[in-house]
Amino acid sequence: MTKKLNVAVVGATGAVGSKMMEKLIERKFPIASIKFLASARSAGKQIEFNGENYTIEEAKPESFEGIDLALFSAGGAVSEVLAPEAAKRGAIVIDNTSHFRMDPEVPLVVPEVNRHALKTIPKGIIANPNCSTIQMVAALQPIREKFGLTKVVVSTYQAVSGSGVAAIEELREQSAQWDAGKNVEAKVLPVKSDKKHYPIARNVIPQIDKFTDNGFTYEEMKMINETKKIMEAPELKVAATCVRVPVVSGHSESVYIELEQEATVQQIFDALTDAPGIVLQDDIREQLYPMPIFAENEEPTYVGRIRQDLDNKKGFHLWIVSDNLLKGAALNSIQIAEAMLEDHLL
Ligand SMILES: NC(=O)C1=CN([C@@H]2O[C@H](COP(=O)(O)OP(=O)(O)OC[C@H]3O[C@@H](n4cnc5c(N)ncnc54)[C@H](OP(=O)(O)O)[C@@H]3O)[C@@H](O)[C@H]2O)C=CC1
Ligand SMILES: N[C@@H](CC(=O)OP(=O)(O)O)C(=O)O
Repeated sequence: MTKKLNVAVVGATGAVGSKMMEKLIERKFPIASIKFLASARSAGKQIEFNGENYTIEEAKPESFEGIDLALFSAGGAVSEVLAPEAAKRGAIVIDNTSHFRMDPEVPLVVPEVNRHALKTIPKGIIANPNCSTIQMVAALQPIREKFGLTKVVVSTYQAVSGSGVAAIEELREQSAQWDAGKNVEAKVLPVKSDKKHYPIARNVIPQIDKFTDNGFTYEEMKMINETKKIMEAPELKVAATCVRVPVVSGHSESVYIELEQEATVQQIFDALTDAPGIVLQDDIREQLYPMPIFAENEEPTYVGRIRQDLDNKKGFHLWIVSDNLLKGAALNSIQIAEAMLEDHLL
């Protein structure tokens, strides 16, 4: 019989937290008890889970007494303080924020790619990778296993839900303001704490997260560094340009890769057919290719528009789409916990 766990969801009122709850129910995760934690602002409010009402509690160190599994998605500052407190009390933490991802003592896991990394968890904390990175490495791994991989150049088209409930609301409000001929107000994107904001309705914004000193944004650097860590390939060449688009959910990516060996388009198709978590949607005669409108609320990562580069036989172009709040966040976290249960690590 599968062991049942005492679970805490931290950030339960957020965009990722609410998907976490949906997936725990849908996937029949073995739960002995569950509690929902958020900020003091939400403490005392009711939240429904699987037909029952629960009272949201403020997340504090003592909230984690007796917890086996703590699923964190309440921002890096909360994880920095409370994830070690949860781990100290014996919980396994799966953290959705970027705070611990590059810590060499914290595994950064996409189960289809590096499940083996779950065998060593020195700090009791596992990091869930960046949303755009998860879907990209999940799609590239089956190709890499057959033909090797030397270079990745990605441009993203990221949905507003990646920036939380406030950004989803902002897109809705701005769209209504446009339709009503009113002034469009921008308060959240590209980065809430920055002094300058731009509308996302009827726009695309080539900035996700703040800029680093090298001219790339933190989101772009996360894609570069996390891809190398998950694939255990420090020598892999990776470049990224991350762009916000007016889509509610579903990140899309145009990806150019270079392989170690020559391959044909048919061989790339074959590598992706039946790959775990991947659905090939590629038939240009039928205008079949992945789009976020069809990926929203779906678990797979969709791949299409596969083409051989016109100048390089080892070069291929792909279009990759997945629901950023599912495979990019909540689903991958729960798949990590499921893998640990299967391997008797939890
Ligand atoms: N792996 C990935 O790719 C992704 C990771 N994330 C990570 O998850 C985090 C949450 O994202 P998202 O759900 O989109 O954000 P939202 O803004 O939608 O939700 C934030 C959540 O954090 C809670 N929270 C905020 N401050 C505190 C606090 N001091 N103590 C406890 N809880 C707090 C909020 O509670 P309240 O309602 O009470 O304010 C809310 O539940 C992000 O910061 C990001 O780090 C997000 C998307 C994808
Ligand atoms: N930055 C991503 C979502 C996110 O929170 O990513 P991260 O967990 O890497 O900060 C987006 O806006 O689409």
